[in-house]
Amino acid sequence: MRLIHESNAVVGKAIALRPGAALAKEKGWTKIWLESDSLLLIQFLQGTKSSIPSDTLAVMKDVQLLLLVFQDKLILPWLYPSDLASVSSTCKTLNQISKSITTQRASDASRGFENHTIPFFNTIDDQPYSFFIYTPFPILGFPRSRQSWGSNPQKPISDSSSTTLTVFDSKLRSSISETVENASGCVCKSCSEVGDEEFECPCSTLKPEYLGLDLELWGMMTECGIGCSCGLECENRSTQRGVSVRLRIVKDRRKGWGLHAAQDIRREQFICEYAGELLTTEEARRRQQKYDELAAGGRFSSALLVVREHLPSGKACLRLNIDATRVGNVARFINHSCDGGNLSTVLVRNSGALLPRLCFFASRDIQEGEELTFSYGDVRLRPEGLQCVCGSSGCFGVLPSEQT
Ligand SMILES: C[S@@+](CC[C@H](N)C(=O)[O-])C[C@H]1O[C@@H](n2cnc3c(N)ncnc32)[C@H](O)[C@@H]1O
Repeated sequence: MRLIHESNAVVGKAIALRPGAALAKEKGWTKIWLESDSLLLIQFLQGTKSSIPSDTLAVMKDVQLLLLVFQDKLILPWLYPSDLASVSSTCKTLNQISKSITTQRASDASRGFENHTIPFFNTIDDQPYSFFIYTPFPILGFPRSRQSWGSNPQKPISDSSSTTLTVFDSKLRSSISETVENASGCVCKSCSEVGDEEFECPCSTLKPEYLGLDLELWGMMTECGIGCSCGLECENRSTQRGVSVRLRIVKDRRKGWGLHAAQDIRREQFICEYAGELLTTEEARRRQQKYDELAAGGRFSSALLVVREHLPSGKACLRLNIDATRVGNVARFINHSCDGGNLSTVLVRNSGALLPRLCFFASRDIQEGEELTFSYGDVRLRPEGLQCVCGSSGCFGVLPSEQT
């Protein structure tokens, strides 16, 4: 049984149990069923503030809500929106706290992971934000612990998020490092000293601009990676430093949320990569089937992307299944446009990494306020599939759909 919060008038004690546990029968507890198959019981103990330390938060292990102890942090930032709504309806204080958490969530979809905040804007309905777990990198497997979001409006949540980032990052790196024994990247440690030819990173000679290629012909590019001695400041790692252009997520009546430019963006500027769970093809097929069923029921958007790389013969030689539906980054909000939109996709290979990353670059100059879009593909296997409302002059009327 642990403290969840101490504020002006109310001290809440919370205990999380599996349904049916003995305490659920005790009087004086407010029962809140959570989506996570657990029961949150809150008991309001008026006037006993002093007996409970205010810097403690812990939740019982068996529900796996969270096992972290944070100073002055609530259980609430870890809750899914529907659970937060349940909790907020229990009393005035929790209602106020929930409201501030909601405001904080709506102010930054990236949860502090990116260089700038990426806010939600919605003038269509009353959904303040879209809920998903944020990862700036592709990850293997669904993260076991929940991710805090919206804990302290005054302070960026970098403390908690950087822990998660480290976990995600190290996960990603360890999965890659198993494959890099024979990797040969650059050996320079001073690639940052650009301008001085002598110090320029030798891997830069593989950059498409260096080769004089036009963006449409890039298709793929190579960057320094864990097989190189240089660090993130290397000029040849421009897609590895997170999202650096200002973006916002805007709700459209027909397309749902979409990613928009919140500043002018110049042609060939890096926007973001497509991050999410890396899946086996079998799992991708299973999920796509489930997502299609949910989408047919309405009000569900999936973000499972299949990337295929082809040999000159046309035969597919690499397949990546990236699902950003439950865990992903801002790229999960990019909508489709039948005319190709204003973004180009490029497969970026990092030295030492087995798998390439899918990155988005501006395919033309983009003005602040424009929606960012790309083409989901050319194949439309299901003519009765989801309606496309991209608005381009050559719109096919149906979103692309392929055999997953
Ligand atoms: C990757 S998500 C994009 C973000 C999504 N709009 C959301 O609200 O989360 C893909 C989904 O967005 C919607 N969408 C994307 N482009 C669209 C378009 N041109 N017309 C209609 N719906 C679109 C479809 O529901 C599609 O399954």
